[in-house]
Amino acid sequence: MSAKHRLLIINPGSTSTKIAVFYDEDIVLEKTLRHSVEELSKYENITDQIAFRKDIILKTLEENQILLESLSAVVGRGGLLKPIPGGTYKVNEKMLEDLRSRTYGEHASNLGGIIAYEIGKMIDVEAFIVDPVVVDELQDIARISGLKEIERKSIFHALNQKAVARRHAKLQGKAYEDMNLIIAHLGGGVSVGAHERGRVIDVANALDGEGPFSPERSGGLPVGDLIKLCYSGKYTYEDMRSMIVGKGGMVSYLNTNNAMEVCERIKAGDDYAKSIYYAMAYQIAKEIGSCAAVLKGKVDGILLTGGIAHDKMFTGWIEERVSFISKVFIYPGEDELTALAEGGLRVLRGEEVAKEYI
Ligand SMILES: Nc1ncnc2c1ncn2[C@@H]1O[C@H](COP(=O)(O)OP(=O)(O)O)[C@@H](O)[C@H]1O
Ligand SMILES: CCCC(=O)OP(=O)(O)O
Repeated sequence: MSAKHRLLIINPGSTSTKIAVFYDEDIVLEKTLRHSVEELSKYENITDQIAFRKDIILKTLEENQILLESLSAVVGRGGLLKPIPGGTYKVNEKMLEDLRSRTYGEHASNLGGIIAYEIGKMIDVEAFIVDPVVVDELQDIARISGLKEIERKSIFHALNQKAVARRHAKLQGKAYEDMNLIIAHLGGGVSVGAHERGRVIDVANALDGEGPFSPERSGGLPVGDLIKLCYSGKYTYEDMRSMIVGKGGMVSYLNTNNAMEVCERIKAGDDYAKSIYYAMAYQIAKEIGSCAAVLKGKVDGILLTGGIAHDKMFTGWIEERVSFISKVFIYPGEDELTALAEGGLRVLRGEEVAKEYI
């Protein structure tokens, strides 16, 4: 196939590594490589997973007869950096330093920039990230936490929420910038964003103990009890962090981050699994309600997306609690691979200048 630009796209999530190869706009390879809790628990830090995830990407390309040398650029999902505006960024030394040193925290998406850079370097092509998880469009009032020492931060599935919002707006024959939407991304992490005319003016930090619990995160917890656990002498700082992200949520109650497995257990009559899974839907619905208040009730649609949005029982549980606010639309899975490819193509075609991370 003749194509002007050939892109390798890398999207590391908390429970999977998704990759794709695009020849211009056409996707010629798409794979979701899932990682179990046991597989990932071997690694103390997320950056320790670089070689493991890079090797399976290279092996997958080889198995599918994609020659590395044929690629024009590598695009990775952007991770925890300083708060920045959306867009496509070149992976530079400063970005690599912040990702590798975990200055702004740890999340699987940090690996996107690092692995894209390392593979790009093997064949001497550029690496980019697009709309990282730290895209910050919060309105000022949303930054106030309730304690002077702590400021709320915008950390969420920015790439997919924005991509799904644009797709939905187009289907409705409107511009994203003319709509108010509530978008819940239901993945390994869960984020619920209040989108006001193209800006995410409030969102529960999906990575730091805010909002609903998720397959592998605790979400917001009763802080008094949390402080007691911290000072109980039983846990290290790292233990406590991993209870919030990695070993919280479904993993804590059911020892799995896999919602499909939970569905199987429920079908087999496991009522305890059902009560936890139902509680997750309940908390997500509650968060959607709070976003409706942020938008003063002017909501043009509630969009459910991410892996768990494939599960009709789960989305039905949410819908029965929030449909009084606005119509619910389901976009199962995510558009992140396409959104990353589009961000890379805009730069390669000279339609946009890659931003420099400083
Ligand atoms: N058909 C499905 N039914 C229920 N859950 C699903 C389905 N497909 C994926 N999931 C669940 O979605 C979650 C992962 O979502 P995904 O958006 O791929 O997350 P991430 O990128 O955070 O790893 C996992 O718990 C997975 O089991
Ligand atoms: C850091 C917010 C994005 C996020 O939680 O992604 P995953 O669900 O892929 O872990």
